[in-house]
Amino acid sequence: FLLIQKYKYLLYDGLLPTCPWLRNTYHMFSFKNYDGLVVRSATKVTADIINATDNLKIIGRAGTGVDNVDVDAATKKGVIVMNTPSGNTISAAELTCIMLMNLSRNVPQATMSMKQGNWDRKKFMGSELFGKVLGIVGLGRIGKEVASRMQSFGMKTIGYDPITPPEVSASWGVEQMSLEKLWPQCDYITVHTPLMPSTVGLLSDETFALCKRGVKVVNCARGGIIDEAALLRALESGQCGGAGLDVFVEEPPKDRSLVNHPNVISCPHLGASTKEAQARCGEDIALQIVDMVKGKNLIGAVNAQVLASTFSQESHQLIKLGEAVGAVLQSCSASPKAPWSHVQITTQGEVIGYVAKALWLPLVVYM
Ligand SMILES: NC(=O)C1=CN([C@@H]2O[C@H](COP(=O)(O)OP(=O)(O)OC[C@H]3O[C@@H](n4cnc5c(N)ncnc54)[C@H](O)[C@@H]3O)[C@@H](O)[C@H]2O)C=CC1
Ligand SMILES: O=C(O)C(=O)COP(=O)(O)O
Repeated sequence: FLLIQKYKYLLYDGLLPTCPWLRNTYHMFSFKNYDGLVVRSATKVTADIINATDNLKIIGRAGTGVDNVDVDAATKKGVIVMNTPSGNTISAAELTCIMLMNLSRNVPQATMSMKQGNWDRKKFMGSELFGKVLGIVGLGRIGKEVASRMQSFGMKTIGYDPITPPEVSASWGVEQMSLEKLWPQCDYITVHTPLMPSTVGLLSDETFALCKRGVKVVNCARGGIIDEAALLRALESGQCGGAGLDVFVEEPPKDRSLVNHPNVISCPHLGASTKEAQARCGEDIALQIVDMVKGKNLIGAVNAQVLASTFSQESHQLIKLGEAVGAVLQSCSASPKAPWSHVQITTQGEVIGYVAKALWLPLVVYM
């Protein structure tokens, strides 16, 4: 796991996020011999990188979103992709709440104005959060934490999630409903889903049109869940009254139209950038990897349960058995008497089903 150390060095010297060429070249030349790789969100672990490795067994994401990792390519190569699902939940939830508060009271804009020597009280008239409706799209770990914090400000929290059962979210004060019902009710909307095909453009021209005029939106999840071009159009028409953005489709964004819009407040993907979250995620990923290597727990694996079971102690024995049978069959098939007409294997013991599975593959391969 030397790479973890090297990687840390490169991350912290500030070179990686700003120099994609160096980042990719570095990967291609140095990956071959490593067993594990640990990344944050800025590093794209592409199929090319994964396929250029010889020994890679695990890609650890010290954080939540794994959209920067080609999980399918990893699965095909038998590489486990693992995240630290809860290490930065509180930090991301807190930043979301800070965005909501700042959208309601224009603190960043007022601060800029003060620094320019102004004293403009009229321009920055705000509105209370108390009594307003907050729509939370994605009621997982972060969505839940955002809900409880904003309830303490007196907001009514409604939401939508295709997996979290309505009775579960109701137990933490979030009434679930379809998105069609949700959009027109919200004064504020915040998204907390992973980035995947079904969540790209959840807020689009069509859905902004269904919202209350002046709705304010927050995206501390992933760039693209709120369609950026549609958001700009909605801000310009007044359909959207303000946006708090921590994430962008392209990071850093080359097109600054959204960032420069007067009703947009933004951060350079700071949701997980707290001392506490970084310590937790760093520690979590290290412990999770050590546990996996020792054949103990497998926590945070996001790809194929099948892959996960490959690393259990029980599977190790069966894989060894499969290899041994394969070796015997290979030597038989190399003998002058081959090909043989049939093979009879006798097994004994309680785990016949598993053993049969371990024997099946070498038989298919060698017969
Ligand atoms: N800005 C930042 O630094 C950070 C951003 N994130 C982002 O936040 C996302 C959410 O994180 P967690 O809450 O920890 O994940 P989670 O997995 O606990 O929750 C995600 C929820 O989204 C729901 N979901 C999936 N598809 C949906 C859809 N079409 N509509 C509505 N809900 C849908 C899932 O059912 C799940 O309940 C991460 O995937 C990551 O991209 C996470 C941490 C820090
Ligand atoms: O955990 C996540 O999903 C994040 O977006 C945080 O990303 P980071 O680790 O700060 O690059």
